[in-house]
Amino acid sequence: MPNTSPALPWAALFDMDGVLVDNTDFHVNAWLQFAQHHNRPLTKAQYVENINGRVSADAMAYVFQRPISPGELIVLTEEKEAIYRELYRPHLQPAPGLLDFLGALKAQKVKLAVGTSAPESNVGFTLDGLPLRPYFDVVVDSSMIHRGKPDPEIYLMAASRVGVEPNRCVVFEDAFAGIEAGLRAGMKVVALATTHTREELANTGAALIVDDFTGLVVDTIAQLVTRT
Ligand SMILES: O=P(O)(O)OC[C@H]1O[C@@H](O)[C@H](O)[C@@H](O)[C@@H]1O
Repeated sequence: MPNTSPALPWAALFDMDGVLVDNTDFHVNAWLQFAQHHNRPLTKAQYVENINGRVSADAMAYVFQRPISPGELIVLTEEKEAIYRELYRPHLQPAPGLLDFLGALKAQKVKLAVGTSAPESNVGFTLDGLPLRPYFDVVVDSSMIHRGKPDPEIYLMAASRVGVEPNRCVVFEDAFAGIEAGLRAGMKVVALATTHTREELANTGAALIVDDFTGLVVDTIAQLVTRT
């Protein structure tokens, strides 16, 4: 197969939850259990609109409708994420087609990074539990940034750490907040139709919408950063 990868370096930046793993339903159920335990009203629709893909500081402020102190945030975040990990652990697996796609990207020397709103504890659970970490040159998680998605900081930091200009990066995202973060970083975005339907993703500005990584060809993605 001809290698039409662009001559200049480029990078693939991956969101974690809903992208590397198809785990949205488990996060939804964990948030609903957590909110119920604290007598806070929360629906799945509110989760999808206001929490999905966002850092815990923003999610907790939404659930409790007040600012959360740094100490309280650590305790509440770990309480919620422990529920999530317990629910998802028996189902933990890479998204369909992911390992073949990451292997193909690595074979073409594409720089690879993770940019996630998740806390370090969940990053370890997922990237070391599978294990996926060896594929990635860089991992940026919520402990390393000041402003969560939809702010572009996570993806700009990932690009800077792999040493690739933002306009040579492709972001893989499932969440509205994450798609916006990638676009505001000046990157091309591939949307995964895991949390949202293709119809819901149609007007987000994503350059491509896929169901998962099955059969995804590196050159298809490389063309997104050469077509500028
Ligand atoms: O999609 P990302 O950036 O990997 O985000 C991780 C976050 O995604 C949210 O949807 C979860 O509810 C959080 O608990 C989780 O930490």
